[in-house]
Amino acid sequence: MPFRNLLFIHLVDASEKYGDGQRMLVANEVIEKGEKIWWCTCGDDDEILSRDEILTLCVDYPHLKKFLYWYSYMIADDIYCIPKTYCEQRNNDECCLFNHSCEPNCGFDISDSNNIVALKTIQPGEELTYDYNFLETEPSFTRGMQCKCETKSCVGVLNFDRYRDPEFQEKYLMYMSPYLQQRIRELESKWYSGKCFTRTTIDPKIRSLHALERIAAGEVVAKFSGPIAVENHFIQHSDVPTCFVNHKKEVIAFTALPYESEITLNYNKVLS
Ligand SMILES: C[S@@+](CC[C@H](N)C(=O)[O-])C[C@H]1O[C@@H](n2cnc3c(N)ncnc32)[C@H](O)[C@@H]1O
Repeated sequence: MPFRNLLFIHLVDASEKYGDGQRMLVANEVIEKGEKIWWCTCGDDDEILSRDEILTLCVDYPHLKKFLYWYSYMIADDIYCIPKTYCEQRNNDECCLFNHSCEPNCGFDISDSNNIVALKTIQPGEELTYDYNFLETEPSFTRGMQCKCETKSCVGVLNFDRYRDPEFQEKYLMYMSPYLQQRIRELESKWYSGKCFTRTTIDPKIRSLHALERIAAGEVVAKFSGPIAVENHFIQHSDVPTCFVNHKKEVIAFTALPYESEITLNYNKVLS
């Protein structure tokens, strides 16, 4: 299907709905279900950073924090894109301007994720939204956002764990980004709790697992599906580990683990 002439989509003030400085994209005429609405170019034109690099930028340049939190998006675990023009706090593609809704009318095109498509017929005056759960997982910089989508299905606070819900997967898998589709596939083989995130290490092929929020003593943080070996998961070895493995191959926290603590195992002492 051809692309919609972008004159038929308007960017309007949305401060009343979302707060100061907020805008939204609105359809100016009927957009049919399945129609391609937007071709995003940002992938080619973005800076690629890790979570830690973005957090460091926010500390070093506090005036950029809002921009980085609003417009960063995930393309893989611990890989975030931000517009190259971030120093000027300027976007280079208006696809960053879609707001989130828990009843979205747009999503990503499964055959080409650079396309944003209508997932239902959209009437003139309707806001164009997608569900940020199509793009982000738990370590999203938007995690904790109080949603103001005003729909019946609104989940309230966004935790970015909806991709784990089989009903959500069934309804929306085909509208999710390649990263989210990949994460869903990985839930089978490399499961870890939504209270954890992976971090890239000095060796880009190796990742480590950390607490995204406080984890209680005795909580399951991850699970092995195959042999319990360091190369089969993101959990690194330590002689003084924070976790142990039970007979169900679940990784359990020894004690309460604060935010950022590393999930580690002593592989010399685990059951195999
Ligand atoms: C990618 S920006 C979306 C465009 C933004 N409204 C603008 O004017 O540039 C994401 C930010 O928009 C706001 N936002 C988007 N959807 C929202 C929602 N459903 N409820 C509350 N705020 C929302 C939040 O501040 C969020 O961090």
